[in-house]
Amino acid sequence: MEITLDILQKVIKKREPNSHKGNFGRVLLIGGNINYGGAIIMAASAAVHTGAGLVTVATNKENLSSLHSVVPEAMFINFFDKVSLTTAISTADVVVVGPGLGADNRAKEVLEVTLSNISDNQLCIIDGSAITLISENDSLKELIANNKKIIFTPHQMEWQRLSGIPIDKQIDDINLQKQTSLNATVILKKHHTTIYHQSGTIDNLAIGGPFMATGGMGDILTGVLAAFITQFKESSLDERINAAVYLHSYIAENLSHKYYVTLPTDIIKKIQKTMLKVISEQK
Ligand SMILES: NC(=O)C1=CN([C@@H]2O[C@H](COP(=O)(O)OP(=O)(O)OC[C@H]3O[C@@H](n4cnc5c(N)ncnc54)[C@H](OP(=O)(O)O)[C@@H]3O)[C@@H](O)[C@H]2O)[C@@H](O)CC1
Ligand SMILES: Nc1ncnc2c1ncn2[C@@H]1O[C@H](COP(=O)(O)OP(=O)(O)O)[C@@H](O)[C@H]1O
Ligand SMILES: [Mg+2]
Repeated sequence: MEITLDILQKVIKKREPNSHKGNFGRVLLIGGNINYGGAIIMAASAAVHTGAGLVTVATNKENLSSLHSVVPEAMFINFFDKVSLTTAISTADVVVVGPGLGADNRAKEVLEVTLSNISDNQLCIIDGSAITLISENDSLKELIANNKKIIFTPHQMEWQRLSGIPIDKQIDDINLQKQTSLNATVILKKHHTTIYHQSGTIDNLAIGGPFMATGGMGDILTGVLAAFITQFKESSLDERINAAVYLHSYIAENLSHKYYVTLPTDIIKKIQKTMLKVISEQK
């Protein structure tokens, strides 16, 4: 089904007066090597601006000062420190892994530690380099084979790598077969993104456009997704995913009336206001 604006009204809820940060979720984001620090910083910033209660970033320590100058709300751990990483994983409500992680051997090790320590009931969003690494290593695929709460967020080339389906053959019937065998949700990002939910439902996004084609645009989606998933538990997981995917492109589309390109960081700046507007229109 096509996702429509009313999904935001349905999912985004006014906060209870006596709630605290613990009610809005612990999000752990793992990624950002020395070349791609921006990816994990933007993802973390998006999660914070979308309302995640506690955000921790596991990244290369080279990224620490930049992280704190952009988003001091986020906590830091060195992703090569296995003890800190496994402890952080055990206390997270949602784990995001992959934005800017890179695909070298050390990145693979970080991913191995991550996937080995995610419990089968823990929700994990797998993006970017982590998708590429999993595509290349069956041993990594096996680590998540029993987890029913995996969300992959590939662009079309990443989906080609993971599924073996060439981009020009990526139609619903074929994608669905592969997604079912992965036993995961697949958010196939493209012009008019398609979401193959783990529940079996397929949903489509009819908004967004080429003004979104800037590096980092998918990275921020992971943060928005994580924050929706940890916060709005009155809605089903499918609804929370749809709302996050919709909000990301909805803000971009609104910005596109004024700007030629819509930068990921510009979208982040609009998230809080847009969510408040949704709440203020509720009866
Ligand atoms: N600021 C930062 O730190 C940033 C860090 N980033 C991080 O970098 C890591 C690598 O991610 P990546 O997406 O940049 O590279 P990769 O996985 O090799 O895919 C690109 C290849 O696929 C092809 N392609 C075909 N269809 C496509 C489609 N629909 N959408 C996109 N590509 C498509 C494409 O074709 P071409 O452009 O050559 O025509 C090219 O051959 C990852 O961890 C990510 O998080 C980025 O987010 C950028 C900002
Ligand atoms: N032409 C387009 N139409 C609609 N959405 C687009 C278009 N180009 C890019 N996007 C959106 O931008 C994001 C790009 O994700 P991704 O390729 O993972 O970016 P990055 O890894 O650089 O952060 C996706 O959400 C995708 O749907
Ligand atoms: Mg990406």
